[in-house]
Amino acid sequence: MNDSFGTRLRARLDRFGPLCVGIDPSPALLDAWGLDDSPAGLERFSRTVVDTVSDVAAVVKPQSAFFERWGSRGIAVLERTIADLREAGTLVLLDAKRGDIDSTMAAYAEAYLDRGSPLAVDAVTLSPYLGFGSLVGAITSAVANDAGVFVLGRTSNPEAAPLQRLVAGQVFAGVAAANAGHAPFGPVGVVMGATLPELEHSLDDLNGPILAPGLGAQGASPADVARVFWPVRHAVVPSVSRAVLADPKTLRARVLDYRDECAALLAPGFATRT
Ligand SMILES: O=c1ccn([C@@H]2O[C@H](COP(=O)(O)O)[C@@H](O)[C@H]2O)c(=O)[nH]1
Repeated sequence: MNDSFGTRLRARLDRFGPLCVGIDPSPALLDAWGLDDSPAGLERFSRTVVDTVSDVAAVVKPQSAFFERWGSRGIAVLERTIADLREAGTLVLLDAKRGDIDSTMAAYAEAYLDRGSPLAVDAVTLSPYLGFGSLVGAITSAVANDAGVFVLGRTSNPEAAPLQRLVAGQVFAGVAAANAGHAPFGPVGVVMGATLPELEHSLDDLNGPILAPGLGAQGASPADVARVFWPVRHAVVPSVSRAVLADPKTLRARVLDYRDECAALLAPGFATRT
């Protein structure tokens, strides 16, 4: 029997520290790296990130949009990047933010969560905008495949607040129900921006991991993450992309700096800098 996603995530967080590193090969970053904005450029960028951070980040998060913009050739690079990450042994969280009616969600689940799919990952981000119930089939599929999902709760972008404040309570209740009885984490995480000024809901009963994007380029610091998520700090996975991806020469050092600073605040028992 395979370990559940929650068990694998806990083990990675304990061994490698709490950081998630994004693979966001935007045109601006490809240019900064001296790479062509092309599938070959995407591949070189992604492979460098995999080789540089897989042994110092708990989770690596490819942003699907930057691969999709190249159509089938970009998806082929995404497939190979996922295979490289799996081979490197890191956890792969695909940021695709999918959400649809149940029959279409079944196809998304097959694409990202079914072990046999070429795009199968450890976890995928999902949008609850069609109702938390629309995600139940994907959560069932995640459990069947020892995978996980991260549902958008309160995202890092400021314009999300007026809409998400109306429904975030429903999302957290759905996540807590789906995770009940699982240990050490259930299969359902939430996305909560590191940029949030404060927690508006108690997350004590969530029993799932919290992905916190927004470090660096969006203005949040490790200290902000510790302040906002203090009651649930053991479950927080801060995520950073542009602030570490600016230059391949400084990538590893920047990841280690973020990781060690986050670990010192969120997981003081973690032995930093290897
Ligand atoms: O609430 C959210 C959810 C996802 N994201 C994604 O994370 C990265 C952030 O990149 P940075 O360069 O670290 O700002 C990007 O892929 C977003 O699509 C998010 O920012 N906020």
